[in-house]
Amino acid sequence: MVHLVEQGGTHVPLGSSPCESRQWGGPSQSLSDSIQSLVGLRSHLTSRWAESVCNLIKEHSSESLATRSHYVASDSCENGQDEMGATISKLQGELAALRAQVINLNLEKRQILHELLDLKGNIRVYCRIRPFLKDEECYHQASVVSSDSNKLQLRVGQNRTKEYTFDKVFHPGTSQDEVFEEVEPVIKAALDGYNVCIFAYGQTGTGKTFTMEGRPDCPGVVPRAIKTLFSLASDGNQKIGFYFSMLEVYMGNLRDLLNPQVEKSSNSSAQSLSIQMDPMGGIEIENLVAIPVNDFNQANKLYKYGRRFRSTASTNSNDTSSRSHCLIRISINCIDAPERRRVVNKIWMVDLGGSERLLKTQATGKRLEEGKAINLSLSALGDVISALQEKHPHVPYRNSKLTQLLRDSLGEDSKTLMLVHISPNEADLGETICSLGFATRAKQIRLGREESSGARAEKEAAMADLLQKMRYLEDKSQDIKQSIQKAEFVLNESLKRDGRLEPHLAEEETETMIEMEKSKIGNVVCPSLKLPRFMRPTECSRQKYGSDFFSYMESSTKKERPHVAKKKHPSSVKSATYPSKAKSQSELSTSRSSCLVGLNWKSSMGYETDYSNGTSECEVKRVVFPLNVKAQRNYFEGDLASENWPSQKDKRTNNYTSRRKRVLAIPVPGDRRNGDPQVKMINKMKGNLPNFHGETMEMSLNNSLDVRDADKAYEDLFENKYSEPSSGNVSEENMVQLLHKVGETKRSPMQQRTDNNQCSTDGLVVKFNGLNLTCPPNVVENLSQNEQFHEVAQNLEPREKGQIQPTGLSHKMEVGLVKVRLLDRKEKKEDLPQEFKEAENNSKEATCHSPAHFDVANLPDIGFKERKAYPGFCYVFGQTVRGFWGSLLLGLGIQGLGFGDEFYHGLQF
Ligand SMILES: Nc1ncnc2c1ncn2[C@@H]1O[C@H](COP(=O)(O)OP(=O)(O)OP(=O)(O)O)[C@@H](O)[C@H]1O
Repeated sequence: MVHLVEQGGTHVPLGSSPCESRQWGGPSQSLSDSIQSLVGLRSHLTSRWAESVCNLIKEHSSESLATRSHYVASDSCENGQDEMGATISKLQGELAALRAQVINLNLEKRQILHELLDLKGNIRVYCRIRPFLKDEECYHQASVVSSDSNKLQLRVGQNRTKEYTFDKVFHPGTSQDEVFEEVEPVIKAALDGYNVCIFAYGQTGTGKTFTMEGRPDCPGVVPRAIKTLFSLASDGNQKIGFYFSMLEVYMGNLRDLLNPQVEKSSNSSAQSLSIQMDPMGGIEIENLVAIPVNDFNQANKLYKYGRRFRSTASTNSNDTSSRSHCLIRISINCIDAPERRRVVNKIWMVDLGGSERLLKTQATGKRLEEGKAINLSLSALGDVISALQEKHPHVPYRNSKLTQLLRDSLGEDSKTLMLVHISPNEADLGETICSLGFATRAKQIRLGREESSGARAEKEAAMADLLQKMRYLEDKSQDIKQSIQKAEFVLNESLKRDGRLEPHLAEEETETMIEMEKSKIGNVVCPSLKLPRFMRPTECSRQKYGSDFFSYMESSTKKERPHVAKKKHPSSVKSATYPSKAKSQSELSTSRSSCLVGLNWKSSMGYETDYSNGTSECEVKRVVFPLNVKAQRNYFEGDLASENWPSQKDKRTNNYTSRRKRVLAIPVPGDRRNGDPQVKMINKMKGNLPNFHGETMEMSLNNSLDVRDADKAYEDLFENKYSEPSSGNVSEENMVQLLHKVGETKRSPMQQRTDNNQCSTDGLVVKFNGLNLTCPPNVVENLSQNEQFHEVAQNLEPREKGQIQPTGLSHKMEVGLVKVRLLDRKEKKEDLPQEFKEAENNSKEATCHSPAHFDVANLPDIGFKERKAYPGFCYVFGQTVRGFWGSLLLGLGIQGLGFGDEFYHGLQF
């Protein structure tokens, strides 16, 4: 019996085994042939026949289905593409609508925020009460201050209290989070283009620095504000450029904390910061370093860097009292947001110096002067705020540098927040009343009159309403953002499916876009470049002072170097090399051509080489040596004021080591002389000193350092190239301090601190051409590997004994000194005085421990004795001069007696 299955109009015989079916009817064989074969094999029908034919039919049907679908697909290809295109356009439309919604919501939020800030007032005054500190004598005493959310009672007598009202009162237990919650709205206002000023005001020791700076475990307003700025900026669609600057007003002078050595120029007018005002009333600070920052980490690192150079000292009231006003400026530049108040605006965050009653603090000398300067400028600030609030026609901005600086950020069109700090201590009652009086004056003046309780309640209700609206808008905006994310995902998938966006290309494209955006932000012209012409340096000043940051920026954008007149100061130009991480094989040169130190400064360094050679103010060169070349350069090459040190010129870097320049080369530590037993000993002392490869930095000095060394230091420091001093490695901080010191001619933060005898410094004092260089111990140890460094060692001396505290660093400092001197005298070891031998033995013992655990307390004090035994360079020079002088007199006398030159020379040599 034949079973025929009707399939596509053909009768199909069933039968045959699978292998047979494969044999007959491969994919290429037509169905009819297969059927004929099967029918022809009817006689061989087996029980498996039906199964085989079923298989064949299945195979055929799937094949035909695929073919059919292929044809169908190709037929409808065009239609499908159209459909996909329509879907994509629909998705794109939806996405655009969602984005528009977010923009609208942002505008609404902004509006509400402004209303809120208006209700709160342009000047907001908060009061923070410091808790009792554990080490305070009055720790267990009752506080004289009590508070609720915006009122504060001060116990001024047995049964007398005084009441103050502020926008907010933070009780002693308030956390940094809670404080920042109240600060946050003004940060948001800054993103909307308002100039913002946040002050921490109060008596010394009441917690201003704690509020602004905080501690690592509880960061203060500044780091939080920076973080908020970046997170808000990343939420928006605009491209915003941020520039970070930090300065202090110390005794009425401005000091750039990101470029602290500039002030030390002898020609201070050349590099000092000067306040300029444009016709629109905008304030800019000429020569102030402004570093573009792209994220929180960069800004925070800069902040940490700048903090180190603040002038602080120990006073009766505070162990780490700020002796200046510290100002952090973040300039915000947004070119594509017309709804912003300004294209360029700024936030000032100011940690004011503590007001102090000089009679009470019993400050004398420098501390007294600092206290007076702080009080004067605080009072000037108070006058300005009063005048502004009373709408006086004349506002006395010019009475202090502080108010001149903040001029454009204190007016009506800006937001000001004052955090007044007070102490709970009864002993500080007088100062507390003064501080509260200052704050209340500002606040009452703003209001014009005391608010009635009804009006206040009304205002609070309105504010609560606005806050609720704001929260609703925030939630809505979050929802829409999520929808946007989903829509973007679907759109991308559709684009990929449609072949318009390949998956891997999609990612690359996104990355490229991000890079492009970043570069756009990086290229945003610095706010300062928008200065009117009259504020920019003249050609004459450029020639006189070298290129400044404006010209640098211009030149870097135009890809050309500014013309700079070459000035020569052969007697005062000095250079230093220090190890650096970068491994470029080319000579890189930087110069004091900019005060705007870009994070991407490397890219602009290439065309500064010649200029660096020509500039006279200060030069910084980064020279890259291959290791073998560096090994030859392991020397200390210096040219003291009147003594010519043997100069080693590197042939490969001839253009860098100018003969005219005197070079202080801090040798690259490492394994170059590991074979030397002395070095082995020193290396043991040093522990795991990092081996610096790559480049060294030559720093030509003419009274000041290049701003780039701050930049370089910044880069090195923040790349965590070096470990902390406690680990015994060369710390970047120390290196920076050394560099900082090299250019120092006047006061330095370190010196300020050491003015107070309670503080000590770390490192050695190197007398160098009249400069006192503080050389960190590790650096000294590294220097001691140098063949010629032993000569310098004679000019090293510890600080007076009273100033050296028994800290690890101080100990190491002495160890370094001992080592250096021992190296110096190695050949004549047997001639060493007994205490030297003892010192060496002790030092050797010390090398067994890690540098952080040196116990060198037993080292003999070899301070000034050895200097007698091993005279210093000046002494040698003096002896030489005397010798020459004697010879000259002798020669003259001999000539007078009628002998010739030959006789004279014969006597001399
Ligand atoms: N809210 C607080 N909680 C805990 N400790 C605090 C608080 N406020 C201040 N302190 C501590 O009080 C001490 C003095 O604070 P801080 O140095 O911030 O005062 P200051 O007002 O900045 O002083 P100065 O004006 O002299 O610089 C610090 O040890 C600080 O940690």
